[in-house]
Amino acid sequence: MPTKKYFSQCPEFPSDVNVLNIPTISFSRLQNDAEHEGEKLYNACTEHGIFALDLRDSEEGGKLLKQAERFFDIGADTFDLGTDVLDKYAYQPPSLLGYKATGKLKTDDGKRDIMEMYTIGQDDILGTGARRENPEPIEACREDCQDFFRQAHKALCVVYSHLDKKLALAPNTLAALSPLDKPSDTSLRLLMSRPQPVIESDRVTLTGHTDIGTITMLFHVTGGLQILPAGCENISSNWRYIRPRPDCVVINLGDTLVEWTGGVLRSSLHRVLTAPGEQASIPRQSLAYLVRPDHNATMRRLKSNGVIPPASEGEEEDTRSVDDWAAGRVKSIILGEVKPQGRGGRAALADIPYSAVKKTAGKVALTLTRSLSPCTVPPQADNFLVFRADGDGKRHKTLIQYKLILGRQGALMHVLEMKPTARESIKRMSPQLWTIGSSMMCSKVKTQDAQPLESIVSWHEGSSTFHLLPRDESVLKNLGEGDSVIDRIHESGTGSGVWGIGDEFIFKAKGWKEDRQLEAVTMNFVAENFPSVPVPEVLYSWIDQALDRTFLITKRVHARTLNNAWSQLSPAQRQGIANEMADHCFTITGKTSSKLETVSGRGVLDYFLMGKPPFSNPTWLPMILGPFTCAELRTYMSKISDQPVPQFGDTLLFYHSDLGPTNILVSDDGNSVAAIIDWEAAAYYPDFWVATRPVGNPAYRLSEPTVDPLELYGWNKIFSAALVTKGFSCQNDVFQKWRKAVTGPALNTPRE
Ligand SMILES: O=C(O)CCC(=O)C(=O)O
Ligand SMILES: [Fe+2]
Repeated sequence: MPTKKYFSQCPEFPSDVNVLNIPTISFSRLQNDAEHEGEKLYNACTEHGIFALDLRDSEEGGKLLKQAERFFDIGADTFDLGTDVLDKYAYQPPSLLGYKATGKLKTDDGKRDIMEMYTIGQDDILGTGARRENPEPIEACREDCQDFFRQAHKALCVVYSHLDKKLALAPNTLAALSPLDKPSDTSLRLLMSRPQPVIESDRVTLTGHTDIGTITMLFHVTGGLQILPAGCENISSNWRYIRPRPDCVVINLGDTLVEWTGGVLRSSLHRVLTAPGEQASIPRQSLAYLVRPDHNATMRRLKSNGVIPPASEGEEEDTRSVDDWAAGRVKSIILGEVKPQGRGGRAALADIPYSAVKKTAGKVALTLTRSLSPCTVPPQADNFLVFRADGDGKRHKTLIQYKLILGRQGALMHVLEMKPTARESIKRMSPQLWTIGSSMMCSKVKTQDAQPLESIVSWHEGSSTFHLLPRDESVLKNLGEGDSVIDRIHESGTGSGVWGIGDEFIFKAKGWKEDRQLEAVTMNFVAENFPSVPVPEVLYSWIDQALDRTFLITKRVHARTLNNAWSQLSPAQRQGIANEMADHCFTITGKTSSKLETVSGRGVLDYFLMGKPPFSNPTWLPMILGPFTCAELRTYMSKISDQPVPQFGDTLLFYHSDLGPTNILVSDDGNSVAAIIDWEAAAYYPDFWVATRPVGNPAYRLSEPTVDPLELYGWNKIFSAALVTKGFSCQNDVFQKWRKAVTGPALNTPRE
């Protein structure tokens, strides 16, 4: 973006449009090799793929700005020649060199572009390729053109050297891939979009795209450039303007750099809209220096010392020449085969900083900035748990569930976490006040005091009364951040959290989606139909639409989990619990259905009966299966595995299906089941599943440190045996063979 002089000729960029503040990197500091600036540059390249390079305080930077200004004038003179003259220099696709009139390119909204372009080839100007004939205003300034290419290249070499360092590449790697003295498709593009007779502020003048080459320098004065921030869905409301700033140039990384770095660096999806506000009434000019690599370069990943992940096993290296690759990309863009999207980088879909990522024999090792130890995960298995320090880094160790999204070439693209995490859903704001998700709060008052009118539910505890109330910002105003740790009694990864507010009620937060069963409805169904089955009483439950999660308040059962009690129970007591649990299972299978479904007719949550879920279903929002008739379930199960499906009858049985030792509470004397909790997966399941599911399933494993390591599967064994004694068939061998051969990702449909 040129100097202030050019900005003074243009109406102000409006203050009421959505802008994205991209990082600003100081060119002079980069020139002085400032370590911190290099770090900022690298972060901008991995997280955004776009940044502003501030050219002030640098002699070289100042020169470049002046030359760019010169090209705004050359551009104005060139486009003033008019279409008739310029069409003589028309571009010959797929090359973009020469003149492109408006309307030649489709825009995202199905209309046509309104951007004139004149693209000058570096080979033409520097003599590394055939000379071309250009319109007079350009021909008259060949020397200026040469100066510009040289100066721009020189400036980018400063950027390249910092990137070489950060990517652990040999010195001069990136500069040598785009040298000035070798032929390439590098070009300087003059762009012009004239004010429209009828101004449509949301008209796309240049369609959304990522640049194909390595790096682009973009000078603009008038607004209109927009980017889709990393991780955002490509819908109109998500796009953000980049505000042009004097003395700065926008640097945009292209897809070649993404490929070369195996997705470590990012390219940003950008487009141009009618200039905002009053700026729409003047012609919009911009200048893009688009760097492409030397024709001899290939798309092979660059060899770095640990930063760029090598292609994973079985993954084919792209060894095409840069030209073949670019031609292929242009073709697929024309054919509409690629969805325009930003690519690579550690796009912050949720802001999970990680400081290092390394791929070793089939695993991804990454160090999350706030994690307590590095973790290693298989690149395909997307969900994993990691210990992380909470808040101040000391107080609390928490287990967070992450999901890795790997790119086409196996590079790490995103690390996701539910946002805000379920474990932050409830916060103590003061000893008398809690916020519950985005819409509710809970207050504790003295019973004799006046009761709030808007109380949704309330309960007494000693001389106090607790009220669940709609959230009221005026009460929360000066209370600060709140504390989600203090009352939390359990969390299962990122996916859910459980808090005790007061002594008698438990609050549970859990991820939710439209098609999900509400656990409260299932629990009420059990309480109504099977009074002998101990299920905690539901006080209240709601869906927090803004956060996509559910809240459930239940009466607290004061008892230990079977997991905690296990080592103090005698073998006879353990057997007694297994028998009683088998009895309860037998009781609830009294309710049946002809379908695999929940009690409300929705799909069921059982990871072990379905194909590997797609990336879009992390564990905190798992994929649901069905509803399926028995025949559909059989078809589905035989589609996702080539091994025989276990036998099952046409009547499906109501079953809890998650009866691990942390979901069973035992009485203080150890002789009976005090409560069965966590009913979210309870639904109608095939009969073989009742006794088969507990065998060897890790969710049924004991985890108390005091449990003898040889006995970790003790509960699995006695519980499945007790179910077999009750008459349920166990088909573990058939099931395990079927399960091992399951493929994915699976569609939730029996047909394909
Ligand atoms: O004119 C602009 O601001 C953007 C131009 C651009 O993205 C391009 O030429 O690739
Ligand atoms: Fe572009």
